[in-house]
This record gives sequence, C-alpha cells and structure tokens, in this order.
Amino acid sequence: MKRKIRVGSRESKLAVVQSEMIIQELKKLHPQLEIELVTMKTTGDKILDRSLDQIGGKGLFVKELDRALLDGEIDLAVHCLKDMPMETPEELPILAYSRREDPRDVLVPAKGKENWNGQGVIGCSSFRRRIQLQKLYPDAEVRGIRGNIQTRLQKLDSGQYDVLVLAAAGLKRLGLEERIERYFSPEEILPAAGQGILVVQGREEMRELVKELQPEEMEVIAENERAFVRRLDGGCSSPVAAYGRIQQDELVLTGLYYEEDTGNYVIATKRAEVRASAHLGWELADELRTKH
Ligand SMILES: NCc1[nH]cc(CCC(=O)O)c1CC(=O)O
Repeated sequence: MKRKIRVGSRESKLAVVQSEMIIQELKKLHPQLEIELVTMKTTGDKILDRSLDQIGGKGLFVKELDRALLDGEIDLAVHCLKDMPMETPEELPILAYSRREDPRDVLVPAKGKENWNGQGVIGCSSFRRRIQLQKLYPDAEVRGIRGNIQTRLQKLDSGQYDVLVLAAAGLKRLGLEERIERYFSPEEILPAAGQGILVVQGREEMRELVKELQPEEMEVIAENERAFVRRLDGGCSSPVAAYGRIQQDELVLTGLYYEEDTGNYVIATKRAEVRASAHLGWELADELRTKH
C-alpha cells in the first residue's frame, strides 16, 4: 500500500493554492507517496470584525493546524511564514522554507480608479505598512481592512477604498497580478519578515521527507529576518519589518525599527558573509535600538 501523507491548510483560496504548490513539489520529489490536502477553518478566519491585534495576533491562524499536527490528524502544515508566530511549539518545528515569491508590497487601485493620484483612502491591514505609507503618501488617509484577498478586493471595488496595499506574493499566486499598478521597492516599503516565503511545519520525524523543498540559503535569510523582529519584540502588531537577500557571498539584511515614544522609525542595513551571518538579525536589532 502507498504511504499516505496528509497536508493541512487553512481554507482560504490563497492557502489552498499555496498548499497545492507545495504538494506538487513534494510529489515530484516522492512520486511513490499519496498526498492528500486537508483544509480547516482557523479562529483567525472566523473572526473578521476585529483587528488581529485585538483578538490575539497571528497565532490564531495556526492554532487549529498545530493541534491537528499534534494529534496526528495531519502530517504537515503549510503556512505563509509571515503569518507564523515568532515562537512555534517545540514539538512542531519549521521543517522547510520554500523558494521565495516576490517579497514586495504593491498598490492595487479600485476598478475605474487607475492611475491613482495619492489622494483619498488607502486600505491596509498592518501598522508596518501604515507608517511607511504615511511617509510616501502624506495626503492620503490610511484605513484598516481585514479579510482574505478576495474579500479585500471586493471591498475595494465596492468603493470603500481608493487603493489597497497588499503583498505581491499573494496576488501572483492567485493569478491576480494584472491588478497591480505599482510595485514598492524595499526602500519605499520594507516588507514584513518572511513575506513571500512558505513554510512546511510538522513533527521532527517528517523533516527528511521535506528538506529538499528548501533552496540553499533560504533558512539563513528567513531566520535572520525573524531574529531581527524577535529581538525587538515585534510580535504580531509591532511595526517591525525586515528583508534579507544574498549578494555574492553576503547576506544583506535591512531592518526597520519603530520608536514608540516618538512615532518615528529608522531603517538600516547590515551585511555579513553568509557563513558568518548566524547572528546578523540580532546584531542589526541591537545596533538600531541602542542608537535610538
Ligand atoms: N496578512 C495576510 C498575508 N499573509 C501572507 C500574505 C502574502 C503571501 C506571503 O507573504 O507569502 C498575506 C496577504 C497580504 O499581506 O497581502
């Protein structure tokens, strides 16, 4: 009999598309396996009338899947790294990081309101985007928005907002790239730690099976971005951003540090040879904090 692997996912269309991408890759690596997708609703998907900060943060998107992993109902779970809490349960490590999709944030105008002039209402969900957008578009008003990408686009097109700011990664994976009017460089809007990266989470014994999904250097990039955020205690709602990339043999890490007292933020970059970069995120965080 074929060995059967169950892969758990949230129910949203994006989550399912992402999990199917990972399943396709796994099937290529292990053609002998039968792999099944199991979807479930998480608390974060059920409560849509309050902001994530109010209802307890990112953990709400993974809690149900964590439980299913622990109970053996599923063998693996696929998540956006960006949605993962900074600490995962000890028994459920991240087993592999995927190749990164476009990490940038993008501007999406409402239908009929293309060529946006920088005035009116921007819909965006995170404090990280908000503070950076206020600098880029001082004449616009930023209003919160929740729900999955399709829901947000419906709210946009129904006239509640003039433009949205979203992650390029989600739109591209959903085939909605044509709605993108402008890509923000990391210098304009620094992405969230882990943006564009998918992770496979599970019990330690599954590591062997998925480790080949991970491109070289993905872990050092992802872990340094997350170390930066962790060091500054930027849990779910803090506007901390971090973006790492490899240039020649170096890891180049850019971090955003927000100072609560003044409401100002600073962005800085630090680099290290990849093989000596284990603490780069931590060090960049400390440098930014002591300077400000
Ligand atoms: N907050 C929801 C979320 N989590 C991950 C992505 C995008 C996909 C990714 O980063 O891999 C999105 C949508 C968005 O921010 O526009």
